[in-house]
Amino acid sequence: MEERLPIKVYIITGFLGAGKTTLLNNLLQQYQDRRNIVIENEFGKVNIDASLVTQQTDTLYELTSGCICCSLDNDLLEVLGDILQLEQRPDQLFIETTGIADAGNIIGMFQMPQVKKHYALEKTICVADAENVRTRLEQTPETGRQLACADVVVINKTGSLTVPELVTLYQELEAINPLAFYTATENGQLSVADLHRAASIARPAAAGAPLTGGHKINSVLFESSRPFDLDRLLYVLDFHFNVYPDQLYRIKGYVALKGEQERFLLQSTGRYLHLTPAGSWGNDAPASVLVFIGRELKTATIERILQPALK
Ligand SMILES: Nc1nc2c(ncn2[C@@H]2O[C@H](COP(=O)(O)OP(=O)(O)OP(=O)(O)O)[C@@H](O)[C@H]2O)c(=O)[nH]1
Repeated sequence: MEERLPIKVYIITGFLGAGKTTLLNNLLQQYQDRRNIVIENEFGKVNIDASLVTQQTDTLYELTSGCICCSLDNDLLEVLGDILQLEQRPDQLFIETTGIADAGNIIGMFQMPQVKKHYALEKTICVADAENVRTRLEQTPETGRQLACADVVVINKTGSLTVPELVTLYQELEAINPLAFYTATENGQLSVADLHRAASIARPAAAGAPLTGGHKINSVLFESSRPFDLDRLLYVLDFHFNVYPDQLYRIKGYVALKGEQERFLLQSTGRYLHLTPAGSWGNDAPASVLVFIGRELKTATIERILQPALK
């Protein structure tokens, strides 16, 4: 009888907007010779990330009903069971957590005997945004937990850092997790060779007590069929990111712009706002869908901020 090897699991964590999906796409690109499955866990009702996984995967599961670190034995366990029923067993499973997930809880799940029988946790990768990881460490307990649980810490968005700045940041992060393998990247370009240079040391117990009481972060979904005026949209988003840097962490989604036939992908991680063409609307009527993630965000406030930018 054919021996069934456990499915190799890679958990990708890191705070909101650090570059997890970008890194995932790079890894999938390098693993084209394997059968890969992806689980995308998005914070908020709409899974924008699933549409951003541009590389080939055999199956992509979207979990949008909550953060899987908080609802462990529900959604994730169910999907892990479903994967085992697939006709073709995958070689590898990549789990991209939400930006606020407590990685320790998810790692713990792969230590359960019934899960371990079929799945082998290979590596937990934490993507740290070089530009704002210090601020996030001060603002949120989740960031520290994610770093502490990682086998591999990828310091991403290093393009604007000088070498001494990078070395200082590396030393600060190493103090949080001295056992991880560290590498610096731009655009999440982690090589598979580097990934496997790291020893698997993920031990949630070593990372302190799990987070309890849920996350203090929430998401607000904004939808409108009225197109945005581009200049006004950029102005209001830029203005509010500068006014509320401690409250607003991440914006992403697709927007309809006045005078434009195609849809645009809007992404912001605090300091930069990117707007990139994202193809035609196909059969869908143009409509903007934006997810805002931050601390104690209110739907009414987001609507008030965006209304002046709608045409
Ligand atoms: N300047 C710069 N931008 C980057 C880099 N890596 C990723 N980005 C951009 O940062 C934004 C967020 O990247 P994602 O890969 O979606 O980040 P994420 O961690 O998956 O985001 P969430 O799923 O929302 O938590 C996108 O606009 C990326 O194009 C980098 O190294 N440098």
